[in-house]
Amino acid sequence: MFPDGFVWGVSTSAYQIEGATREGGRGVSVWDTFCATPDKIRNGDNADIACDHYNRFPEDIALMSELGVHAYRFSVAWPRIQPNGQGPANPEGLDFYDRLVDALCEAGISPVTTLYHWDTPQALEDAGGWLVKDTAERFAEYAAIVGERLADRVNMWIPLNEPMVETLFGYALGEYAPGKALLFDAMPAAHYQNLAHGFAVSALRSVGAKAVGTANNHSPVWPATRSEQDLQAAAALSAVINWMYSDPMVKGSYPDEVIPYLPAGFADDLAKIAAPLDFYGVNYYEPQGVAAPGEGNPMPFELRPVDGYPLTTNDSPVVPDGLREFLTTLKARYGEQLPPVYITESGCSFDGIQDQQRIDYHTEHLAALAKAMSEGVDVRGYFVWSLLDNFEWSKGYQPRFGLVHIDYETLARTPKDSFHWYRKLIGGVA
Ligand SMILES: O=C(O)[C@H](O)[C@@H](O)[C@H](O)[C@H](O)CO
Repeated sequence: MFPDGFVWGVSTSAYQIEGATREGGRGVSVWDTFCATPDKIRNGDNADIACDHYNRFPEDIALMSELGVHAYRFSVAWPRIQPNGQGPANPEGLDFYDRLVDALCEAGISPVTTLYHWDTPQALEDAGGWLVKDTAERFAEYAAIVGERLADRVNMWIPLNEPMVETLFGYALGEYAPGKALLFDAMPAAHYQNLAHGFAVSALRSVGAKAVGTANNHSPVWPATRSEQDLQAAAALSAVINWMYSDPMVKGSYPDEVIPYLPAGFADDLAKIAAPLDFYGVNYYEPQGVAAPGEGNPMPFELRPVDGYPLTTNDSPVVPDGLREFLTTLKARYGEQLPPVYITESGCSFDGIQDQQRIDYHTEHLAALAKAMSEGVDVRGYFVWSLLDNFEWSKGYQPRFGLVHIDYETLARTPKDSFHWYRKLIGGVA
């Protein structure tokens, strides 16, 4: 089903697995602050310990060796490198990722590095965070520091993970750190993250990065009916959750629907954002339902559930064909401008070590992926979210996305049935 050279990987992120939040000179991030704020995280959980990957990464690399993955996507914690988001690097922070990357290379696992997965240094957030251009400039410096140190061994770089989620949940709705509920006044955060992406692509190239791409989360948008109003709502929502990030990164322009909300002078930044990419990373989980806004709703759309599909324990509908639908839509929108694609994340939350539902999820999504490839979409790899159960942001530790079970009391790691299924698949015996 998949060509030779197809990359099989797993993904994680720093704040969700590392723990050791007060070790190694790490500074405070917006998520440390958010977790310490009452009623923000289910069960009052926090990631001070998480999977303690910071101290146990050799064990996790041994699990990845057993799994036989070709690549491991992890993120670097900005507050470990620059505790206040600017100035000289924290040597202990750089040393940690140096040791992690060396151990991956020794194990024959290709390092895929995300520079930012939502853990903004609190000091930068206090200065405006992604609502101000200065943060994009600080990000360029941070990218150069990390790139300088690791570019000789890291094969694929991803400046930002899912700027859409950071904008929507962090700045528009306030459900994620930094917890701002600005609705459409959050749009500058989208633009300045896009600009930070462009700056980082150039900074990484200047230190010899081998390949640079994205990890944008995308959802096909399904209107409740074919009425003109619902179709308009669908176009507006898709502009906000999909095209507002891919359009400027791939073709250097913004969809018309969002232009009224962008900061003055945004057009001057478009060429920097559209720095050429080596790959386009897609994080896919589920489609998004939508309808025209009801009476008194100022938004140009109203979110609707996608009914009629099995649900995960995270209340996500399982819709494998949504992946094929979105990839063929992406190809149709950008044609030859679309770089080779990687699925940089896809996964599901189910309980237990006997996790047949997770095996079914990935089996069906891979079938949909193969179909999209047979329809002409150039896909080069698939990264399972996630290697380990981990801290699922405002939902704490309840949702379990891992191929490996974590006992949060003892931190014991236990491969699930899906781990052994994936190992066989990669080994060509599934
Ligand atoms: O896609 C995301 O939201 C993030 O990249 C991950 O950090 C999540 O944990 C995962 O997707 C499960 O929801």
